[in-house]
Amino acid sequence: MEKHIEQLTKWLQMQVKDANVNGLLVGLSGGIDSSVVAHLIKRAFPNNSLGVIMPCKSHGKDEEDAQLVVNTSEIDSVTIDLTDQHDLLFNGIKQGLEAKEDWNSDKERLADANLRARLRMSTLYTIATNYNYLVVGTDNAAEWYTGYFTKYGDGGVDLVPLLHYTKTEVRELANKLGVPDEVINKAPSAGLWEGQTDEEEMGISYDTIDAFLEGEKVDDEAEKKIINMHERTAHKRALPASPPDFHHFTLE
Ligand SMILES: Nc1ncnc2c1ncn2[C@@H]1O[C@H](COP(=O)(O)OP(=O)(O)OC[C@H]2O[C@@H]([n+]3cccc(C(=O)O)c3)[C@H](O)[C@@H]2O)[C@@H](O)[C@H]1O
Ligand SMILES: Nc1ncnc2c1ncn2[C@@H]1O[C@H](COP(=O)(O)OP(=O)(O)OP(=O)(O)O)[C@@H](O)[C@H]1O
Ligand SMILES: [Mg+2]
Repeated sequence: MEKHIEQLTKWLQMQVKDANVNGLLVGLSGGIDSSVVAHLIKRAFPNNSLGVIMPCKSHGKDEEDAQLVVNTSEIDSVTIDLTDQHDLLFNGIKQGLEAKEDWNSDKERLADANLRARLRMSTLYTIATNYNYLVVGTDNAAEWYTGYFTKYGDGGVDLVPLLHYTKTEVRELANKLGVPDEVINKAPSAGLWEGQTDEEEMGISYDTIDAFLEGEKVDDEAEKKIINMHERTAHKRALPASPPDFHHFTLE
């Protein structure tokens, strides 16, 4: 993993040089993926990297863990609480749709959660503009393959350094980089609602997804589920669909 850390650091430096920007920033949640990214970008840019902690009705423990990672990585950081902004925007949207009797309360929790991820994305890009930095994403191979992220939310980023690393490998990277054990060992969570854990929501474990991605045999039901998640979320990994040029093409 030492070699991978070296290569990833070099790759991050190349991206910044090619984009002609000054450095990198990441949203710091107190989870393992963003902790690994924070350690990596700090290595790549000791004086031009930033961790952004964005509580949004979050558990206090997450912010504590994020702060712990600021200490271990020694990355520069800023905290921006998005709770009030989320309340205002979400309730405004809800009231607007309730007024035309179109509010779908079955979708309320998901809509609320995805808005949190997209407010974080908007915040990161506003800060990126300020410093002339790129926004670094934290998706690992399992999340990317299954599409377990919010489109244009935590999926709305400039670079995805962990794309080829399974969750198991992310843990190995975390160990080598000096991410605190407490962060490495806690249950992965999107933190989008009280008590949410990735594995419970997906109904499948990261170990199983990792095994599938490594080409190992997993049980038929798990395999079907993973392939189904992958296919249903293809649109998240692609550019927006556009029509053929109707100056030259006709649909039959
Ligand atoms: N076929 C298609 N072609 C083009 N676009 C399509 C589409 N189907 C849906 N869409 C669009 O995509 C939207 C649905 O996608 P999206 O908005 O992402 O929403 P969705 O996939 O329903 O929800 C996001 C999931 O990611 C999880 N998540 C989010 C954030 C962080 C983490 C984490 O691990 O930390 C996990 C979250 O818990 C939830 O399960 C639809 O509203 C529609 O606009
Ligand atoms: N409270 C938060 N403050 C800042 N960024 C956040 C916050 N919550 C989520 N994010 C961003 O959204 C990303 C996606 O969350 P995700 O849960 O997949 O990663 P993680 O929390 O780093 O690791 P884990 O999957 O183990 O929980 C985070 O890595 C982080 O960049
Ligand atoms: Mg998390």
